[in-house]
Amino acid sequence: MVHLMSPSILAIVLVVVVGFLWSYIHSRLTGAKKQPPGPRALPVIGHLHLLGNLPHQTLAHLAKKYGALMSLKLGSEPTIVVSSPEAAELILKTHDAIFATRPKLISTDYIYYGGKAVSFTPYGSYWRNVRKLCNMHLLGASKVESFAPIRRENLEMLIGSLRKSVAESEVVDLTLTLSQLLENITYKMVLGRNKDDEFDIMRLVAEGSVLAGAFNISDYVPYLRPLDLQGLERRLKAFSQEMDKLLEKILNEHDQEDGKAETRRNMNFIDTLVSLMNQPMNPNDEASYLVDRTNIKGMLMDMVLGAFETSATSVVWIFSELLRHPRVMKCVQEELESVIGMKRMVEETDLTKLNYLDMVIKETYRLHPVGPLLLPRESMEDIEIDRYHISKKTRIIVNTWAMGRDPKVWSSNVNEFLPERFASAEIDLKGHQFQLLPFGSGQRRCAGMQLGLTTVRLITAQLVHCFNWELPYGILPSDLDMTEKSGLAVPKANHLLAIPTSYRIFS
Ligand code: HEM
Repeated sequence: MVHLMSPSILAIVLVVVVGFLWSYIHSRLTGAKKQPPGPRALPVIGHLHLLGNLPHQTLAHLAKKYGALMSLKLGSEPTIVVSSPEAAELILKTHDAIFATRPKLISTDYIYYGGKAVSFTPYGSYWRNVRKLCNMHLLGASKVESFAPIRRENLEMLIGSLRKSVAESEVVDLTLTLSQLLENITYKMVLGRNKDDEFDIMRLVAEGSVLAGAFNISDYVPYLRPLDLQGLERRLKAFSQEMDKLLEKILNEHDQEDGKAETRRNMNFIDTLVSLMNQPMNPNDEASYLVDRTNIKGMLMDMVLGAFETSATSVVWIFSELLRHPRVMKCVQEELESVIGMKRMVEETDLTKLNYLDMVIKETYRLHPVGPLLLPRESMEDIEIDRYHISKKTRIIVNTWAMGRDPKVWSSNVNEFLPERFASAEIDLKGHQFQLLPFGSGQRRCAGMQLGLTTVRLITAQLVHCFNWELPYGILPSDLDMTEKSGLAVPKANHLLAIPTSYRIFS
């Protein structure tokens, strides 16, 4: 037979046979290194076409078939999706040190000054220093407390305007109202300004949120980057130039204030960071970095984008569930009546006593985590997890949305909104129990949890304490639309409308 073949055909046959044998022997030799199961990938795009508009939902659906550790290829990026508390514990706790970095994304260069902030900065000594600086100077308990007057003042204004709505039987767009409230609080706290000052911060931050949350195909199929098919890089460039100009202007004003900021009683984030300029981020670390203008700007971006949308989205989901469940709304009001009474407003020092409200917030985060896939991580070494091999530089997506809706974790009433399920369970929000991870877990857990939770608890408590609420236009609680929309945080798709029917405090 062989002598009948031409040399070129013989060469092709040899290549095919050797290739086949090589892949057979390789797969036998690496049999112990099997990958987690996953669907068959398409050339070039891998599984990108499967993700859809709400990837957390699609991935939860796929995990039912392929399991709690599922392999995907997103473009050219090998990815593992984690969908059970047990698997999440292995990644975020047992092997946290291996999975503590973030993948490099194009938006990081433009929004976070090339990884000079915290959230998308690769793991390493710079990240440890900058995170420590945030914990010590910006997001620690005493700093959170120092912003209480800003929260109080803005909430008082909102309550005043809602009392007018009661008098006029007006329908309130709660999504818009809460987002404006959180904008005002965030700008004052981070930048020390009101949003109606000379700068158009609101529009810029809204664009930054969209761009930070956008899914950029060039991150997954890098050779498409020069084409910029979605026009995102063009928008990122324009955003970063405009934002930088604005931050420079604010920083220059601080330079001209000549130390006055340091004497202010409640220094906002920009005052605090400028007062640390040229000092070591962490004096106790040998590899300490000096605070400079670029990392100040990066951190300010992290604080603005981290604080505003997450908190506003959280309160909208909590309120939506309360309006859908009048029984639960009544229980929260009864708790407020018994702990605080009806002669004064809720204060921040009351918040730790509101156990039922805490259960309502946990139950809302179980069903509506605002970061359903946390922020992506990446493996820094090859590792075996649960008999599967995960190679270095694999992306890790933790699907907390899937875990929150898994009947194996929460029993058959998983789809019911039932805050009482937390009455006997020792589950906190700090990422110690892996079935509930709204703020993530491990070293990359949310840096602003205390600030975020204080704000979310206070706003919810005050609005429920001060007013009775109803849905407008005869909408039945069970008919309230709860569709999600994608974004940096995952908000409710349609604005939440409600009527404050009466003011409840008698002063
Ligand atoms: C209630 C509101 C909030 C929620 C639900 C939330 C949620 C999250 C989540 C899920 C992560 C990813 C954690 C992980 O990958 O394991 C995260 C990270 C982060 N959050 Fe928050 N967040 C909130 C408020 C805030 C606030 C108020 C700030 C700051 C002002 C903030 C700053 C950050 C930062 C800097 C990171 C990155 C941490 C790192 O990579 O080291 N967050 N947040």
